[in-house]
Amino acid sequence: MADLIPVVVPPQFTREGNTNHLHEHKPILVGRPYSYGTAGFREHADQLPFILYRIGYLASLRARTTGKAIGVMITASHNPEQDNGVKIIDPDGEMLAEEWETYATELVNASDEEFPTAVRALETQLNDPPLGSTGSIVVCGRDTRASGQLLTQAARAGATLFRTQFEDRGLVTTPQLHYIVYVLNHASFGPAGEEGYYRHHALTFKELFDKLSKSLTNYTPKLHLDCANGIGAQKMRKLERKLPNGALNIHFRNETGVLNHECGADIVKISHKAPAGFEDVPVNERCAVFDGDADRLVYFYKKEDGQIELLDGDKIALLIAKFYKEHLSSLGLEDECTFACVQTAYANGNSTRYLEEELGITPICVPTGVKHLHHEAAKYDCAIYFEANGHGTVTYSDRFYELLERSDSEAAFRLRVMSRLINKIVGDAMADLLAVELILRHYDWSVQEWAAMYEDAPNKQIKITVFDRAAFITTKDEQKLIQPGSLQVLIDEAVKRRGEKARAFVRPSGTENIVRVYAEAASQADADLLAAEIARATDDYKDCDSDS
Ligand SMILES: CC(=O)N[C@H]1[C@@H](OP(=O)(O)O)O[C@H](CO)[C@@H](O)[C@@H]1O
Ligand SMILES: [Mg+2]
Repeated sequence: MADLIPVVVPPQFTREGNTNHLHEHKPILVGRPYSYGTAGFREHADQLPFILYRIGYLASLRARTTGKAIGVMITASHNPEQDNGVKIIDPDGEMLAEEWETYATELVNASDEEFPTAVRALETQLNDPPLGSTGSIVVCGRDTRASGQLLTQAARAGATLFRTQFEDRGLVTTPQLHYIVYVLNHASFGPAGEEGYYRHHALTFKELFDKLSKSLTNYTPKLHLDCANGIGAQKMRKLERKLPNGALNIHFRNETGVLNHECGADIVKISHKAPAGFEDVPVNERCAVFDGDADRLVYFYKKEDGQIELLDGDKIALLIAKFYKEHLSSLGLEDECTFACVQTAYANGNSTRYLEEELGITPICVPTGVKHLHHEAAKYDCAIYFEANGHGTVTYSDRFYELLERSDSEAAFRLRVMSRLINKIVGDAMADLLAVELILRHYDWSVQEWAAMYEDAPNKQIKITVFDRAAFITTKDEQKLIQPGSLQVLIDEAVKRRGEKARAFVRPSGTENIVRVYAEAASQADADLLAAEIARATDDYKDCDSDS
């Protein structure tokens, strides 16, 4: 049927006529390759209108082939305001299936002339999926970037090319759109829509909150929250209004300024500095930080010496892991229930050691990027996965839930409610924050007591812009370069010179044309020096290209 409808692209969404949200004409030449990376397409917003049209179409094709709701999220997360991006969310709320990433890359790289033929070829390859089945719908959401509205129009135009239903959900956090897509496809899971999201999280929070002791000595409900001047500000305020009185006392900061400017989880994690706007926050008070689309969360507090103590994704993972592990042990489910903690190469060495030595959990290391973590986690009855940068969650199987339902103990109740509270579909800063706060309350811990679980190995990260990141190839665990081999030799030598506690690696980013240098050592000064030394060596390779 689709072949009866001509593929006519509105001129402003072609490469030739590509026009940005300020009505400026920004033609896009053929030749520069685009690729669907770990976070979809991420570019300067000027380049995205033609991409959004094509991705809108691809999402509609995915909706037609699955007969389900598919999400299109328009965001560039922690990147600057002038950037934007798009990723497709699959029916289970997960990242797009891998073969579809290839279709996305091919469609976007086609010239204007090739595009209609590419569309026809894809339709044929996928056996001409029916038009207009009831379940197939594209739902679109966006963060607060100024370019988001025009990009939504482009996605709508593409999605409705063959008359697939399209729904604009407006401003949402990335995890909220994942939740909305999941619930549309799994009606029994919980209440639908954004309001449903708040209801589900607030009610679940209250269930556990009501059972926890209110006579606390160390935990305090006061919390300063850096919203990265992003979508998390308005959404967390809405959620907070629905929480029980006195449960949390959030002091909102960085709500309406320039998105991600000198604030947000990425900057705090990489720079180890408090965000702008926190100058008047007293030392030792608990502070939490979202990123621009509220799918990452880290904590910190200011110390007397002017530094901050950072509690990153690893510390959040270990707090949650401790809670789960202790509950599973007390229920005698340790053998029956498979349980894991999944990390990446960026996990702090001391967090990995603590997992193994103190909690008795064997850590699993997978390549960077949520889809790798999520896929690994899904192999267990229950798994906690977190990237050091603060993106993560807990996944669990139906069997896990059934095992817990067999017991009417308090411990089983707590684990069941905690598991429903955390967004099992994707890392979610708002849901993770609620989970962390309840666990701290459960242990009656101050942020200092949480930080004291283990001391981070001093570490340093540096980004280096390169000509072609594909020239850098690593082993599967991403901790060694296979290519350029001579650079790996230099890294090995540098690490050896810094002593036993040193660890370092260079890895190409999957989202930007950069490589990242990561180093750990016995002292901060050593970690800084090691990273700088490796960065200098890497710099000599920055013009390499993947064909040479
Ligand atoms: C070291 C680091 O933080 N890498 C981030 C970053 O990936 P890169 O492939 O390193 O650019 O963006 C990804 C998507 O947001 C995120 O999943 C990942 O953890
Ligand atoms: Mg993000």
